[in-house]
Amino acid sequence: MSTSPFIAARLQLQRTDFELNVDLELPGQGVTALFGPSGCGKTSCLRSLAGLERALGRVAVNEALWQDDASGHWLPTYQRALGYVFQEASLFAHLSVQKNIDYGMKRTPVERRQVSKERAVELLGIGHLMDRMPATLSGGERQRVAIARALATSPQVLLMDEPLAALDAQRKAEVLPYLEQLQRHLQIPIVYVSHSMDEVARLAQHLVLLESGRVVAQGPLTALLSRLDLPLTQGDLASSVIHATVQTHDMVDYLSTLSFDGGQLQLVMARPRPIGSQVQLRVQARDVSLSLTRAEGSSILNILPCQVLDLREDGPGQVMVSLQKGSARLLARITRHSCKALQLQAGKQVFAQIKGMALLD
Ligand SMILES: Nc1ncnc2c1ncn2[C@@H]1O[C@H](COP(=O)(O)OP(=O)(O)OP(=O)(O)O)[C@@H](O)[C@H]1O
Repeated sequence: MSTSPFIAARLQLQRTDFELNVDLELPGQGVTALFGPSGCGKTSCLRSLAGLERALGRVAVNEALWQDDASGHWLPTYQRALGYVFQEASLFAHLSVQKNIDYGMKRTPVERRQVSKERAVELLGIGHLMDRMPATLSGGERQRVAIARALATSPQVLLMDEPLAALDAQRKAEVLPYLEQLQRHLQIPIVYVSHSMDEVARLAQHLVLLESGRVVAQGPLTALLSRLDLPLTQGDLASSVIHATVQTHDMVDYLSTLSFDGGQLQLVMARPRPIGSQVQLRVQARDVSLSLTRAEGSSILNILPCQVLDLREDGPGQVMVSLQKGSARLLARITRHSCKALQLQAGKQVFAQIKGMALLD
């Protein structure tokens, strides 16, 4: 990382059948996702950062040293300026929403308060719930209150452990826009545990990929999604993510034009988004085919001139190709036969034909 990391953590945690051994360098803005298969150590890592788990090592956040075992320094969780959101909202059942949030605020000395209660309530859209008791809230509402309570402590960093995991699809869809709001409007970095790539693609800009308690790779999400040496970019489900802005709508054909750093895309949107809104598009590698000349008279809406960055065998008879278009990255999974016929190699100019893409929402 070129600038010094906002969070620098070396953590080692030994359990009978599992060892966490990670070296993390996380940025001071946006959402960093801790991602990997079940049991790889995401929660252990987050809990260790928070001091909820007694890992050995060093944790520095911004100017503050939270832990340094070499010099015998250890701050308990309540002295670390963090907000923690668990899978299941852990609200005080005997206190109203208002009092739950006040409790969060009171933990923070006045001179350290940066997020007002009003701001936390507004960002999570819970103004109308303030007098309600937790037992009367839906799962999604409870989780929004838990996030507001964590925010109201004015943390240096917000740690979230699969905050949507306990919610059904409808509740997830209800809470996700609030998480996006936080990401857009808050200066506070968020470390977010998830094993859902759709969630990660929608929310995160930075990714830490974990496997068996180790960091396999960490860096900007788009860059990692095009690295063909990582498990993320292998197999039938590999996909890339493009961040785009809605430019225009054609209300006759429901066709929206989206711009991204590298060009424009067209997408049929049954429910058009406001002009100027930011969207994330997921493009599956198997939905991208390649040609050396631009196909004429094709039914495919999106054909982008791209440069081949890298290619790698991906299962019997298949090749994964990573492509660059501006700062965006695309993956194409094609047959080895086609790869040879097109004489693909790094640096070659090709046309990527995108047969389908999904709006992440
Ligand atoms: N309190 C504990 N005591 C002993 N072993 C534990 C404890 N908590 C977790 N483990 C083990 O440590 C390993 C890492 O668990 P962890 O919960 O950090 O993984 P994870 O990536 O968050 O998994 P998931 O996605 O399933 O939540 C697993 O092998 C798990 O069984």
